[in-house]
Amino acid sequence: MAETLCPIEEKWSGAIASLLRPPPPLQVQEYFDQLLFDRNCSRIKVKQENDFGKGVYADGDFEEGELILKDPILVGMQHSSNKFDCLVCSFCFRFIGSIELQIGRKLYFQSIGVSANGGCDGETFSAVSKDCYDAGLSHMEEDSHLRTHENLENCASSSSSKDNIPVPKEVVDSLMNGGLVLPYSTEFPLPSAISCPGGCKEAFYCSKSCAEADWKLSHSLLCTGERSKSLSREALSKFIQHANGTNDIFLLAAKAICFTISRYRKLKEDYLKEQEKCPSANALDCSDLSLLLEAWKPISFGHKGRWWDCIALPDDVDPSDEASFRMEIRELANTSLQLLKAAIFDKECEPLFSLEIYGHIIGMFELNNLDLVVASLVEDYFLYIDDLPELIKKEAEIITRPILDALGDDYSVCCEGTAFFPLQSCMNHSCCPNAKAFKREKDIDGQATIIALRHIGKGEEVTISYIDEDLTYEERQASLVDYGFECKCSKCFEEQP
Ligand SMILES: C[S@@+](CC[C@H](N)C(=O)[O-])C[C@H]1O[C@@H](n2cnc3c(N)ncnc32)[C@H](O)[C@@H]1O
Repeated sequence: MAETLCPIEEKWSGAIASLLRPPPPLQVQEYFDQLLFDRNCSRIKVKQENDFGKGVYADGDFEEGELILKDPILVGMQHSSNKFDCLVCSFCFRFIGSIELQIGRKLYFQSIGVSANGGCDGETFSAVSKDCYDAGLSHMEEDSHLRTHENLENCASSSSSKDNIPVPKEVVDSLMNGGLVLPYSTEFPLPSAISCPGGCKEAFYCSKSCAEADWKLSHSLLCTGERSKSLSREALSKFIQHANGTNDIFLLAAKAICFTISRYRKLKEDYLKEQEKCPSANALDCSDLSLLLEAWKPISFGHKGRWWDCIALPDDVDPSDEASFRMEIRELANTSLQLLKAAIFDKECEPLFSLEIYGHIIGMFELNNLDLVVASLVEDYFLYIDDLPELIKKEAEIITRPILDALGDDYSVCCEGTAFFPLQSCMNHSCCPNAKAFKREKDIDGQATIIALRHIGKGEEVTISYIDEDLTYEERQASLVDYGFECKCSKCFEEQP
């Protein structure tokens, strides 16, 4: 595909090539050995043993059902449309607030025509009045009660979803402001929602430590609140609006860039402090580029490709239009990048603002395609009520049944998003996998959890299936186009025509 170079690409071609060069095998080994050590994963190894790059291998035996690894997120986000369904910590993605608040927000958004998985009846999250969104959370602020009520007056008058039986506005109001406590909801205690330290009303946390970690890692640059460290909050809002209106994967790419900038600034600060303490010591190579490469390291290990080259052609695009489709995708990424640049540009990290790097970051998410899922506590709550002994259940259902009817089929929507998990992203695919990503009841945050599907012996590669492995050979290969490869697992080898 013919591509014109942007000025940053011309100026920084060497630095960009260094950032995108696959790290040397020894560095890969050292990084993953350290990561596994930090995560207490003594029975697995990351090795580069077969034709398709890195893979995860058992370094001990695992039995069926045993936990193989838990993998915290490197960068992750809840889908914008899912924010209407679940209130979760913006850093670890566990449910926060209370069962009543979770349900109240959902009913409230339903009442203004915003529903699960569908955004706001054709509009996007950002298009919904900010005041309306605040209404779901503002009861947590000291002076909020009145505002909540006013917002509801203003916003909760639209019609509810067709099939659901709405509850009165006062019920929604009291669920959100703590006035109504549902039976047995104390069996499902949730951490209180902590506001963003930057003052935006979009990020909430389960703890101060999550708020601080997110702030340090990326949110300080992506916060739209008054203490934001972005260059322009207005430009940032435009970037976010564009991402919500087109593809929210741009928000994740922005997180990856901010994560790298924040790490770069910290490394530089430490380096300058060291220099001040000991000016005569001849430091190692600490040019801006070497610091940038170090800051980028955790992202450098991810399997990558340019987004517009690796994205599968959608079914509704005619193959003869492929070139113009890919050009359009590239243009879309460029528009997003220019908006992001206006909001958070950092001269010392300029190569990160090239389209080449932006395209590879988005491509990394596309090729690894790792879902972030946290099971719904609201679903657990209603299942608990359903399992109560008959008499007690009847009594509880006097209150819970109308609420369940109002929620309708959407009552059990999980927290859904996209994330990059450093270890899970090293796991290769097999159509007869020996492990799967599976959340147990106790796995209540966004970490990836990998469980053995059968006995796995020491030395065996641990594989998961990226697709439904029960499909036919042809269907499986077609599904794997989305991941950019033709499967060479033993099952495909046997079944290929
Ligand atoms: C999520 S990554 C897995 C880790 C990867 N091997 C690495 O080096 O980072 C997915 C990529 O690994 C390769 N891969 C994984 N499973 C494969 C398989 N069964 N057959 C062929 N290639 C596979 C493909 O290149 C795919 O795009």
